[in-house]
Amino acid sequence: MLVSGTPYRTVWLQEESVRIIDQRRLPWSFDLLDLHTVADVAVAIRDMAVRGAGLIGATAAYGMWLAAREAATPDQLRSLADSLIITRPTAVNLSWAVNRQLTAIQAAGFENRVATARLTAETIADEDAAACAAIGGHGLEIIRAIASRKPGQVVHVLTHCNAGWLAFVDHGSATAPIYAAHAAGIPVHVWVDETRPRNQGARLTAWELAQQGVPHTVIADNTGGHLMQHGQVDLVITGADRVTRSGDVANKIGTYLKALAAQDNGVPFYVALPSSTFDWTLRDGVQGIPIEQRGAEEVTHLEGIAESGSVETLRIVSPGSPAANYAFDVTPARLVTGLITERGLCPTTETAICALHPQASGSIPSLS
Ligand SMILES: CSC[C@H]1O[C@H](OP(=O)(O)O)[C@H](O)[C@@H]1O
Repeated sequence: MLVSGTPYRTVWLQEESVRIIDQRRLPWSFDLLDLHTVADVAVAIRDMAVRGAGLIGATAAYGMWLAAREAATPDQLRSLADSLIITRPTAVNLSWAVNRQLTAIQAAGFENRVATARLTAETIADEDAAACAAIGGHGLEIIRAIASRKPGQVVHVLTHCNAGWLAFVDHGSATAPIYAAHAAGIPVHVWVDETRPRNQGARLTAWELAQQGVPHTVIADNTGGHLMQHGQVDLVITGADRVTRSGDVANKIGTYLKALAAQDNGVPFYVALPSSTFDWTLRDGVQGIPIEQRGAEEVTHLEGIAESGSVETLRIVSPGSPAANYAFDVTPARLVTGLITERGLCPTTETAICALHPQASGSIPSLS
């Protein structure tokens, strides 16, 4: 995607290190950060310098190239892999990417670990970008169909959090159909949920859409239901951090409430994901998907930029009041109109999902 006219991916190899865009600094400044060690990569994922399911998977894959260089034995490699996997528990792309690296290295032989890990990381990144581009093409057809029913009028899409190109290697999942529609000349406008507590919508999605010239409006998180009641939302598209084989969707906290409001108002609710976000071992997402809890300070404090240009952090919660910070929730499959993956569109039934994704076979869960 373009940043001030220059094409960027969100993670790449730079000589002996892994280079990322430091998302903790956006939109105030666009800074690149070099990660030299596996520990650097773990900190970048935990502190959300990189975030979003696809991107933390790809960054961990590059982290495994660093791990292959640091490890002298298979046990050390396994231990470094574990140090990456434990950084964030909900997005399954992280463990998927690390385990894919371990499998590839085991197959190639430990002595070939560095070259194998490098090739596998580049492959994972390329596949992530290609999957998101394909998601854009499939999702475009949904937007095109809505546009054809209201000729000459703007199609209003609501999205939550940031499932844009910053959350992947390129293109994004939820935003890919929007970018494709915009490029195809379909008039689109995006309602951007601010997405408390970390404000990924206000800070990242709005910045992204502005960079690409897509009309958008940032709204407080509780606004979506009102807009839907008044015919101001044609469809909702969100990303996902983990989707079960029966279509339950873990995504940023607040997604479930948007899905409830969408169903009550007859608004289509789509979830866009690459197939690396499926957890084929799970059916029941509410019971089975681990929900990350992060520090209370993300709720009690807000970061912003003062008129003077200095970035400042302010406390917004009364001192002495405890705060809880659940980072994700699970939207049951019954509330999701359909999934948009790189393989196409499908309804949220286990039969339809598994028919479209042959990799589901062989991972049948014995329980739940
Ligand atoms: C599809 S990845 C985007 C996804 O990631 C976000 O979480 P976080 O910013 O905490 O990594 C959120 O769930 C988005 O939908």
